Amino acid sequence: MPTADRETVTGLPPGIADAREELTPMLSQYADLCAAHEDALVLFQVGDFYEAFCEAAAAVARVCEVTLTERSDSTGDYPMAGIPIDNAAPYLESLLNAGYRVALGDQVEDAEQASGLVDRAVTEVITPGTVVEDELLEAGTTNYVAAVAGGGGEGTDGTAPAAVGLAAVDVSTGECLVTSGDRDAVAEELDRIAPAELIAEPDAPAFEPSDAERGWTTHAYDPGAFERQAAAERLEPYLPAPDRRFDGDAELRAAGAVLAYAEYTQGDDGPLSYVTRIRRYDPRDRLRLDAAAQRSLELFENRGLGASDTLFDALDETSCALGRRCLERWLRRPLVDADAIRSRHDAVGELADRTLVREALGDALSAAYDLERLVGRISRGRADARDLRSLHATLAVVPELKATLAGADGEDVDDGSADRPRTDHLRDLRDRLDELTAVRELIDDAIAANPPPEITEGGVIREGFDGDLDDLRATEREGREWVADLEASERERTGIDSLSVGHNQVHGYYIEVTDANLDRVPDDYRRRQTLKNSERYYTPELKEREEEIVGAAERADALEYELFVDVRERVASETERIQDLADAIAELDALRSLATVAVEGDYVRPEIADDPDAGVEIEGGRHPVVERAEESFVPNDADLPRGSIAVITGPNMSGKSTYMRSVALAVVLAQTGSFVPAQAASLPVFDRLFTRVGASDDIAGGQSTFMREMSELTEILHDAGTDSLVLLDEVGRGTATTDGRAIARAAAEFIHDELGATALFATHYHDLTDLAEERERAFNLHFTATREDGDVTFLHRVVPGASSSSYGVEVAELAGVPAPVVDRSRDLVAAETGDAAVSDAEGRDTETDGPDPAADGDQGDDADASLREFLAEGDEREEAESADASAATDSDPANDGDPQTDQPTSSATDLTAALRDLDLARMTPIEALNALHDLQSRVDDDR
Ligand SMILES: Nc1ncnc2c1ncn2[C@@H]1O[C@H](COP(=O)(O)OP(=O)(O)OP(=O)(O)O)[C@@H](O)[C@H]1O
Repeated sequence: MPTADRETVTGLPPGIADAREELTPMLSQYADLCAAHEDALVLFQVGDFYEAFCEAAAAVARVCEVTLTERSDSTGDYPMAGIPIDNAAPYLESLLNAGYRVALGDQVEDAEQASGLVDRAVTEVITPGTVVEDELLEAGTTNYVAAVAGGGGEGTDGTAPAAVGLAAVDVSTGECLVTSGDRDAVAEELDRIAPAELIAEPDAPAFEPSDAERGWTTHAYDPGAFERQAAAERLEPYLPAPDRRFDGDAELRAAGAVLAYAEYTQGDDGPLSYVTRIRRYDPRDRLRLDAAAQRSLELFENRGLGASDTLFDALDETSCALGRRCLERWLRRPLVDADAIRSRHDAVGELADRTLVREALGDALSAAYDLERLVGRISRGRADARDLRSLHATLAVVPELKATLAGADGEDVDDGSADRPRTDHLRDLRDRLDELTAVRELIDDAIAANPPPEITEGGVIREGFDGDLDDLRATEREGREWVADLEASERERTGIDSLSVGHNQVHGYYIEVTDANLDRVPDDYRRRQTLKNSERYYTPELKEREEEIVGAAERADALEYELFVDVRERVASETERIQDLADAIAELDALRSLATVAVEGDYVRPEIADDPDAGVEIEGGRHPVVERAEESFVPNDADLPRGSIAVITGPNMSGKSTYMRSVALAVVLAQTGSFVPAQAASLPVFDRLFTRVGASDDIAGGQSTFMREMSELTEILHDAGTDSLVLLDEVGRGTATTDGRAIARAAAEFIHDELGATALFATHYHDLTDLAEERERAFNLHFTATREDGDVTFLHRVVPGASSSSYGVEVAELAGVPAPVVDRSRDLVAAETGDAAVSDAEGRDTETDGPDPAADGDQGDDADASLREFLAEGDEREEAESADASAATDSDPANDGDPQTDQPTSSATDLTAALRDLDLARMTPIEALNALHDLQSRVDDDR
């Protein structure tokens, strides 16, 4: 929201308002523009600078770090600060970053032609969400302004709150999205769209960015634009009968308002002709990933590692900005339609197989410019000749793309089947690659190959395009040639060897003769200028030729401009076709990128299961980002029946979070259309993915971390269902152990019993592992580590069953906690372990994978308890320890007394009972081996 400080300098600066009656005409013009743009900072063109005055000048000077000067006229002195128009971008960026909207008050009439004061008007209001200048936009990204409308009525007389409408437009490309939902769904969509700017109806619910670092600027905007009638009228030129196109009033009002705002920022010149497709969608048509999931899965941002260590980065092998933007859109909105997912997989598979095709496409695509932004500029009438050439260069790639796709019909398929049919997906894409031959030829015929950046100074139209222009240029050229020859012919005529012919802006062409030769000057020379040692002359013929040259050049420049504008408009009339082509190129590049990653990263095509009850089955799965940093990444399997909950235990740093994320990322990747980093995978289609990552893994500032953790948990418990995948990483960690453990347990039970979601739950609360015995679809997984000579080695391998050690002190040591603290921790643990031993003597079973439920509450943290057990037993391997635990506790009825006194018996019945009671499904191989050993020794003892 604008700060109070900013509000004082938008609109009319007080210093100007106070002097309004006596201002000069120019400052009065400035005051009018300011008054008409109350919410913007007006920059006023004066020659080559944009200036601001009084308080606005002070703000510009401060934000842009430019000098505050003063303008003095007959009416007084006014502080003034200016930025150069030629290099305005970095200053504008600073103003946008400081939260301003900037109105550009440009001179709209040629200063030389103006009689009196030059006319000025606001040609553009630059705002964070509506900038179109390439210099202010990141390449290959989207930049949306969003509007929200509706959502009133919350909580009144039990009625459900009205739906909230959300519309977003990328003014640089013309993409427009509209949707609606309840407050939470819209908040989630906003996080997904991540607009740069949000405009809201005064009584719409407040939406704050959930992540301060990538938040948007919220601006107020004319409430009238949100009214139904006004919005419907605004939408009329964009799509006929808007009333019937949207789901409810809120969508229509949001769409109308966002377009009104977009038009306002583009100089209020009427509808934006390149907004040709307003796409209404239902958030339920895509895998819903809220901001927490996007953040904790590090899809687009990574706080821990380098900023580029994100899933997007791992997938981005695109060759052009169009592809990059498309890939980002896909990843923000993975699909939920199994056929659509398979269709993308088909295309990725085909491109992965056809190496030569894939590489040739990559080469060709790297010559493609950002058509979406180009067409935006062309339609807005802002494109220069270079932009048209860029469009031409991109169109020139299209026949090559088509030929590459068409020509290599299966011939380099690795499996050797030469007649392998092309996938429908790529065939459709190829058909959508519109060559736009007429547009390409028009640009090629009309626009010079290397045009200058200015479109008013000639040189942009190619010779041969227009006869009149060629005549004018010929006249100009002949005139110049005549002048070029003049020096030689006049030297010969006059015999003055030092005579020269020159040109300057003020006097035009002249013949210069030094004072020593003045006596030889012919009679037809007319004096033009006297210099220190020479005289300058012209002749009537030279003057005539000059007028001819200048006249022809001026008319040629003007004609070129007219021709250029005409060509640009003709190209603009094909906006929709160019946008369709842009979509096809973008998709092709995104698919090619996914195929490249699949091949280079050794990904596999996931099978998308049709069975509604199918679960997740991954063989040798890897984390796509972590594996890039870890030299020896350990692949792991995942077998999660639908509706099951896997409780994952194991030491700190053993790989629990990485494992859970690998599973979730495989789902995201598969539904995006990508292959997955695994040896084999079969996945269902999920419709929502929830994550709750432990408090200190995820500190975003502001809210209390525990509060944040709990509100995310609340959302999961409210909204997750049988088609959701839920990741819970150390839920409850942010509060006292007893409370945290209780919350974790209750949440896990609820997810299993009531929601039926498929869930992965990593925890250090070992009593949660009891869930596996109490609930049908719950099971335990754990990560192992070894400890030798005091060094802990993490195996990063997931195995069935529960773990009993956390290795907290070891991890602290590894992290560099000073030795005295580590030693003291060990002492404290050892002391407590002694207590635990006393408990053992009292007959409590401390060697189970989970603690005795009866001991709950008086035992403290179970994670600590298991650590104590571990340390008390010295440097034995953890597997041995847990195998002992199983052997000692495997609910053998004969075993339920004191382990010391309860010696093995040898009777065949006892041995059979002990054998039967071994829970093989939950034992690690080493546990099983140890149990076998134990049984054997009982037989031996009996001999
Ligand atoms: N499968 C794997 N192969 C190789 N290295 C791995 C693997 N999994 C994790 N790691 C490495 O171990 C580190 C710790 O992993 P992770 O954060 O998943 O552990 P954790 O068990 O969740 O720890 P904590 O309980 O402390 O949160 C990772 O940063 C990664 O470098």
